[in-house]
Amino acid sequence: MTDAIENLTITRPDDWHLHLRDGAVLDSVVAHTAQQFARAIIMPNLKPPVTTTELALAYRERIVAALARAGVEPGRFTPLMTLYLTDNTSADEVRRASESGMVHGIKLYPAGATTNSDAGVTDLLGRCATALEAMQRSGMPLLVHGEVTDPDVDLFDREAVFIERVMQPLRRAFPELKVVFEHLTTHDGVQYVQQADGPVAATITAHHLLYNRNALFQGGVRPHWYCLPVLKREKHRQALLDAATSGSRRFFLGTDSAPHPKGLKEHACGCAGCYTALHAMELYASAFDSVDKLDQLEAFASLNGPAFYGLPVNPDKLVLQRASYVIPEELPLAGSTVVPLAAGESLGWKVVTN
Ligand SMILES: NC(=O)N[C@@H](CC(=O)O)C(=O)O
Ligand SMILES: [Zn+2]
Ligand SMILES: [Zn+2]
Repeated sequence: MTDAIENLTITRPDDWHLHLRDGAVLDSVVAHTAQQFARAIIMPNLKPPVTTTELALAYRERIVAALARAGVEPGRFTPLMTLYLTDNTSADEVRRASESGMVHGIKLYPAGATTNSDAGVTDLLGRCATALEAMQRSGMPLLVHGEVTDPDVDLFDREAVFIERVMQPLRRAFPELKVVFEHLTTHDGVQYVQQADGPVAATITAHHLLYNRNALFQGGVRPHWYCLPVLKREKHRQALLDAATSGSRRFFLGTDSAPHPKGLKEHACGCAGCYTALHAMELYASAFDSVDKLDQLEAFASLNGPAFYGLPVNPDKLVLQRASYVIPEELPLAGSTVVPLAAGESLGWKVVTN
């Protein structure tokens, strides 16, 4: 609901794709997400990866303890856990995950595609058919990092080629499997998700809605804009913004906020990942406002995700205000620092009550 478009009150949103990390880093970042979001899908790409329900439940306990240390009141934020799919994930493990009530998805990382993906899948249909069958049967969603890793495929084409080589055969073999195409970045991906038969949805990050690949090279190499899948051309950004603001229930919010220490981003071989947990809703509101679609923000941020995952909508609200918000230059991260996306820049929206 817009009130002279100066204030925007929406159902409290959820983040359907988030990296919280572990140990001391977890302590530094968890409160940022809890300030804006009621729930988040917690990515399992730790070292070692979260491959079993037992590991996921133990990780959940560490997140709950970190929330308490950060002063977040109990019940205010719920972590929705995921497992990391491997070549060896069994049907029994899928059943345990499903019966736990705490695990809400199983994540496909093609081996070598992104940060901490070395233990990922080498051949999805060849090695994971039993697990996929069990997931389809129990309604457990497959969350997909949708890029091929073939070094002969151009970095900017890896999502489009993934659709042909992996997504289409996967969905022919398992048409009722729930699939979330995570951090969608291309026009091709948008078309695929819009037209697919069956239970297919996608998350979209704030950075892919706001920036095209020029941001990576503005005045020099800008490592804090580097993430995977990498930012694409302007026509892809526009397709994503059209999809996110279209009212289609297949697209929902997933920040992919992924903290890396400043020194590992500003590095000869810098890590992939943008930190947006601090200012996620300010970034998304700015993106929606840029095309005069603030009226669609609530569906994207707060309604479509719960509908896909079969969870209730949050009972409380979040209020945003049209006001200048300057993004901090850096934030503490476990004895180091993290540089938030677009550090030092100002945005036109600010979260006021949470
Ligand atoms: N998006 C990224 O660039 N990085 C993520 C991994 C991922 O989501 O692919 C990370 O864990 O750092
Ligand atoms: Zn990913
Ligand atoms: Zn991610």
